[in-house]
Amino acid sequence: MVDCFQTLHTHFNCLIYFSPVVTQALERDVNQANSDPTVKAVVICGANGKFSAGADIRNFANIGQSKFSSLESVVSLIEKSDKPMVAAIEDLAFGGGLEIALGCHYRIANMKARVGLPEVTIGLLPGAGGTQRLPRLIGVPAAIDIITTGRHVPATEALKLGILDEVVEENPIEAAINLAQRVTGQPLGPRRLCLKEVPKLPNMEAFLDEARLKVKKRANGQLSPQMCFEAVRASVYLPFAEGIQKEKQLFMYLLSSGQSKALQYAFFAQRAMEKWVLPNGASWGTADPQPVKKAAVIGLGTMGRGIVASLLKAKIPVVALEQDKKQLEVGKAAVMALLEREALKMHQNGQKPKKPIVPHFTLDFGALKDVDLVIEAVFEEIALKKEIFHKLSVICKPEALLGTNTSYLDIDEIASVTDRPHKVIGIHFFSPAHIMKLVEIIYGQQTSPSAIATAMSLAKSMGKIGVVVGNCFGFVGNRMLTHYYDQAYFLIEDGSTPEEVDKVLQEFGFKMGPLRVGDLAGLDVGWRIRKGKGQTGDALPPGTPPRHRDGMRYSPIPDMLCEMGRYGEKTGKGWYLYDKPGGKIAQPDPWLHGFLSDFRRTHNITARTISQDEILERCLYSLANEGFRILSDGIASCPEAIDTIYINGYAWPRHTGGPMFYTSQVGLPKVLAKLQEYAEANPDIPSLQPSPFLQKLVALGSPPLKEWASHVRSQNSKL
Ligand SMILES: CCCCCCCCCCCCC[C@H](O)CC(=O)SCCNC(=O)CCNC(=O)[C@H](O)C(C)(C)COP(=O)(O)OP(=O)(O)OC[C@H]1O[C@@H](n2cnc3c(N)ncnc32)[C@H](O)[C@@H]1OP(=O)(O)O
Ligand SMILES: NC(=O)c1ccc[n+]([C@@H]2O[C@H](COP(=O)([O-])OP(=O)(O)OC[C@H]3O[C@@H](n4cnc5c(N)ncnc54)[C@H](O)[C@@H]3O)[C@@H](O)[C@H]2O)c1
Repeated sequence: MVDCFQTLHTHFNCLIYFSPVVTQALERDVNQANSDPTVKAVVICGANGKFSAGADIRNFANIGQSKFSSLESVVSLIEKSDKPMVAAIEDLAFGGGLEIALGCHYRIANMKARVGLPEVTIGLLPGAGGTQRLPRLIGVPAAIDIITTGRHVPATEALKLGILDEVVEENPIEAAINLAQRVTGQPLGPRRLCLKEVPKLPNMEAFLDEARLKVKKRANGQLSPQMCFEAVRASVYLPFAEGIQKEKQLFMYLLSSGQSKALQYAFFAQRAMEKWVLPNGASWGTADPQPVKKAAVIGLGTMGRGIVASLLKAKIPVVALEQDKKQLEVGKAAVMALLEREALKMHQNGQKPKKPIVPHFTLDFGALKDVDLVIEAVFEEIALKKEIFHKLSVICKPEALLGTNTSYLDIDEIASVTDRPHKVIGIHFFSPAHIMKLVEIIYGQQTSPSAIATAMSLAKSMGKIGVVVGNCFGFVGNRMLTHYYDQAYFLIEDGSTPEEVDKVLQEFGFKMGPLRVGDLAGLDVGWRIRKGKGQTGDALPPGTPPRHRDGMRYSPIPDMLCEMGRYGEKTGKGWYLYDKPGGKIAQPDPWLHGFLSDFRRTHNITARTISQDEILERCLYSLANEGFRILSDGIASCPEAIDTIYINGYAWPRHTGGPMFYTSQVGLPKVLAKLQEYAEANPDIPSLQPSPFLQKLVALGSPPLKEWASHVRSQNSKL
């Protein structure tokens, strides 16, 4: 019986991406099956246990010359076939892969499969008929949700929505062959999505108007969600063939936009981080990760509690330690609340919450004697961290890895008090630690490659993106951020309002501007760090000029706000006024505006009107300028590392590719010229002086970003 079925999988290889070759082969095989009278039905499946991840993203740069445009015609060829076509989806069907499946008359998947149209996340829209077929299959609201978010839909949900016809425990190919046998001879017309009407809604017009606004708001300046919406909307008002034309037109518009280039760059940059290599050549090839069967977290404050939740998510049992009974109770309640919230979220998403492993809460350092890894997250004070690491080196077994979540402090200094500096490493999470994807993995002078491999593999098992970086004050992310914030403060001193600065950065694509983020994180956090550095507070030598430190411009305004108890959201006042302490509704604060006027008067600053361009350029170029210094110092191995850090740790708008990619798109000569201009106007702000490496790149004719790292290497090898 199977003889009269044809199973097409020859050209669908593992994690297959459609290239013109695959598309042509599929077309050829479908044509062959159509014309062979012995073939009664066709099952389309992938090889090696995967259906398809969609089009090969690396091919998009050459789409003009490629045969990509034929993918929709192959989908259409499949759909028009007189023989039942069944998609047997193993594990995943994304993008063009799902579009092929939508062209089939039936779709079957295994239980652990996921399907989706993630094109929106790489700045595109489904370009092989997905925006026209999916709404016909599952209705407009569900199609808008799936296409504008690009989310991965689990098989059970896809079955409920009607994307899949059947879900089987194990082998969907066998089930697909059975199904093909059952349906042979039945009419195929009703199964062809191109012939179906889009299901009507009583209030379609109003629904679409509201949905457009929601998509636009969520998009934050990203074009692809909005174009995805427009393409789905076209399915409601246009006949199928015209809808397909509209989809193509919008696809080409997105493809030629800088945003899709940036988003595809970000996709590959993130994946490149897994393949870390140190300047001395150490890498996965030379280092094995140690198993982490049990971990400990010290300090259950803002960060510690999220780190505990992240470890538990990776199914690692955790000892959670605090300094006193009261803090332990507070930390325990917070961790348990986090775990409950996570379980509730899973439940709401239709996933079965797993039975959580409950941490072992303790005050006793002795409970750490058998852990494989410790992550310390106590206050940002070097003396305290050193005291704890000394204790750990006495208590923990010799092979245990000792990690610190410090934001700025010197890994080598912390390692120096232990008996195992090669096992000391920075594991820097971002707040909220159970949500944010980024972990900076910081190696000190003596950190072993195996410790790096262990931390990287831990990051992956927690579902996070590890980026290996060198050791310096603030590492990569926070070192660059200091300059961004300095510019925001200086602009406010010079005449801008917090609202103006935030608006410009929000329009650029950040969800919140720097001042609003400062209020959210707590202005006291930076205040404590500046006090620690002796820039403010009791340690400040008498006679220090209020607006300069070590001959460089310094803004005392954030310190003054803290001295007045204005810590931001938590106290109800900061750069903005809030509805209540802990409130989220931010209003411009007339008191603060008055305070700024008084400050300028006291310090003889004549307020000037500052253009939006100046606000944007000074904030972003000064941050990227430090990125060039970081590259030149070898703290980040490549610009992709910096961009991955910024996108995933600091909510930098992904559709601009990250600070280094953005700078490359603006044009290095322009960035250099602007920095020179601002540096001349502000001689007491040395961070505006263009970095020598940026100057070198411009002198070299602004080579493409992917070549920058090799210019650093050649520069350093000549030293
Ligand atoms: C003249 C012009 C005519 C005009 C006509 C215009 C019409 C144009 C018609 C165009 C047709 C469009 C068809 C379609 O709509 C478009 C698409 O399909 S776009 C692609 C959509 N798919 C995706 O976005 C999926 C992206 N991938 C993932 O999300 C994940 O990789 C995964 C599939 C969920 C797997 O995740 P993991 O298991 O974690 O694995 P990794 O992510 O680490 O990936 C492993 C490895 O694979 C590489 N990779 C993954 N997907 C792709 C891909 N789609 N293309 C290329 N490479 C891919 C990834 O980079 C890793 O490799 P490494 O980087 O480590 O070497
Ligand atoms: N808050 C952030 O946004 C953020 C982001 C990344 C990294 N970090 C870093 O993480 C670390 C912790 O920051 P946080 O914001 O969670 O601080 P936090 O003040 O919220 O929490 C610190 C916790 O450590 C506990 N603690 C102090 N001394 C201790 C000891 N001897 N033994 C056990 N517990 C002790 C405190 O009781 C407190 O609960 C710092 O190094 C900080 O720089 C913070």
